[in-house]
Amino acid sequence: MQIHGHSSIDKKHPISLYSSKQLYAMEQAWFSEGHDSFGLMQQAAWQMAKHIEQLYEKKYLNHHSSASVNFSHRHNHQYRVSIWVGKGNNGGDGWLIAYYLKQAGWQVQIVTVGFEDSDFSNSDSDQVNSDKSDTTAISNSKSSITDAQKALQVARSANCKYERFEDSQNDLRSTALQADVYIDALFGIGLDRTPEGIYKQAIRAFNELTEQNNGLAIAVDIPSGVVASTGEVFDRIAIKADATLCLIARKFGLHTKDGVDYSGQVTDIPLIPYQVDNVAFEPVAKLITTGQAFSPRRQNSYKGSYGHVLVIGGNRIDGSQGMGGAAILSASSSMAAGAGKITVACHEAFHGALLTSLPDAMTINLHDAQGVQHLIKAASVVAIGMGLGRDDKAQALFVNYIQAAMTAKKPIVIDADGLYHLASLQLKNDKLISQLREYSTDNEVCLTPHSGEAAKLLNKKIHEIESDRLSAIKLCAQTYGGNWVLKGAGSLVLERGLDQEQVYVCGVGNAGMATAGMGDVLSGVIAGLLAQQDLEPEMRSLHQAVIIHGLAGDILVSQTNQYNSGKSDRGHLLIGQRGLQAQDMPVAIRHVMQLLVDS
Ligand SMILES: NC(=O)C1=CN([C@@H]2O[C@H](COP(=O)(O)OP(=O)(O)OC[C@H]3O[C@@H](n4cnc5c(N)ncnc54)[C@H](OP(=O)(O)O)[C@@H]3O)[C@@H](O)[C@H]2O)[C@@H](O)CC1
Ligand SMILES: Nc1ncnc2c1ncn2[C@@H]1O[C@H](COP(=O)(O)OP(=O)(O)O)[C@@H](O)[C@H]1O
Ligand SMILES: [K+]
Repeated sequence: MQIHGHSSIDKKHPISLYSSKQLYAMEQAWFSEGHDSFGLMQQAAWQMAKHIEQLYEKKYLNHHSSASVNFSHRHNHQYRVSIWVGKGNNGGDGWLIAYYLKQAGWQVQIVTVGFEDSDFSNSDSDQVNSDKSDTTAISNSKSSITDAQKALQVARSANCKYERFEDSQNDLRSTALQADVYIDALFGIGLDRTPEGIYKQAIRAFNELTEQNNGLAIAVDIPSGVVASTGEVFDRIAIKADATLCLIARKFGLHTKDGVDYSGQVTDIPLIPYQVDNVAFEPVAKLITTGQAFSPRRQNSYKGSYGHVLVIGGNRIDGSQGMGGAAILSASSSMAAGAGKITVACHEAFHGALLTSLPDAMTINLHDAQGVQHLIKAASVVAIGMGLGRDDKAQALFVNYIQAAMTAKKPIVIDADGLYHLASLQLKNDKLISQLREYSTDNEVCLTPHSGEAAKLLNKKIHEIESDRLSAIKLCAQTYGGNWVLKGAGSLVLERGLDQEQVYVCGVGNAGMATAGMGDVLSGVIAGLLAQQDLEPEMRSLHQAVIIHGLAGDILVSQTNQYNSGKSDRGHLLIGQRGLQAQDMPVAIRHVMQLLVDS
């Protein structure tokens, strides 16, 4: 089984993710122990130069099947690299990479962005002996110049060629800019606003050149334009990297929101042993790409051993077409995730459709308050909100059923219209909000908004949520209690433990999942896992459900998967990202459940 090229389910441990503030603090802690900052920059650049060579060779080998072709290539062709540097320390890394690659025999061209003539005249020979290619002399210089300026001197001392982007921008096709590899050292973790003017032009030109020349784009530390702490890209202005060489520790922004689209393959270059047990360096989140292995079922068990999910949704408000599908998708996904029994409380108009597609389900009329309350007592989990409707009648049902679920002490999953009602109850200062928050301290409550729903819940604009998803999910948890998923590319999951909370970033899933009903599927997986009390808490957790959902989506769209036993079978066409439907998911969810037992 292959998922996105990985053999079987990827068993990598969670990867700790950090904010730029933490990265700066780690560096400072290291320097305060007496370590030299320019020495660190040299180390970083030397290691990056090695990785750049490897990445180049890997790309070349991928294009040619025979190793001997590569051998002759290496001897007949001088590798060409174009290194784009900004004025900060990220640019400093770039100047030193130029130095090391030149030493290794590469043809090096540096493009400076935002530099004045005076930036070059300052690096004169009074301060260091720049006649020789001597990094030690420069690094030992007692002058007050910055590390980035020292790096510039090192590269100049080795006669690395450079030109100002400002001078070359009208001639982007000039041979000087034709390269095999393009290095982005414009901005690193210091970027904090929209790149404008010359910076914006340079980022655009870099992307155009790499595309025109089929070059390999490699970002130093983080693609310029991506905000390290949030993953935000302002106005879509960022370097589109094939690979990112991430220094010191993994940045949160590489794995959520826009960062996912811009970073390419990320390689860590740890450099310094930061203290993970120091509270200041507690990761802001953990990147997860795989789930916990499931234990096999006991042979001596029956359907009751695996719980009863009650899905409440699928309403038809007078005069509307209704949303029966939401409840159906949620229910079938619960069963695919292994729930023993399922009842759907939906509008009677949908009972026929439900039973046609899911004869395993039991049904009850959503508006039969007494009957539904009775079922709430009998259920193991209540999942509410998917297609429930937003009118006052639906809100009354929501309040009524949530109260009943809390009285019966059931785990509750709230999605879609349920979240809409919560938001409006919060605006009215309704007591249900504080009751639910209180309830969630001892009982499982999972809430699953996308950014639009989170904006309603927090009474903010969507762009405010999107610009800092981490703060948004934390504020949701503070306001309403419970465990949360903030859905989207690199979904965030916040789980509250006894005395701390843990945030995860989901590293699986794909844009094919941006279709109607995928959220309903997720609510079903969450409820289906919670129902199975034979499982350890970690196996029933919210992050486990989010991973299963993402892996199922990846299996369906992966071009390399062996979902159909690896055989080319015209009866089983592969599904791509465009056209993936929520109804395709249950079969893949079952498959992931099985893979997790096997792994
Ligand atoms: N410390 C060390 O020894 C090591 C550091 N390392 C490397 O340093 C990198 C961090 O370096 P950095 O702090 O100098 O920030 P960097 O990202 O280069 O930005 C420079 C300046 O740009 C500016 N600016 C921001 N946004 C802007 C915009 N939109 N448009 C225009 N200008 C904008 C802003 O300055 P401002 O204009 O606000 O004064 C900012 O300060 C890190 O990613 C890693 O690569 C490694 O070598 C390991 C050792
Ligand atoms: N680009 C993407 N990458 C990864 N996952 C995605 C992407 N787009 C959507 N998803 C996932 O698909 C689901 C969509 O949920 P939602 O927006 O609530 O859909 P709906 O309301 O139509 O059911 C979420 O779990 C989300 O994280
Ligand atoms: K960069």
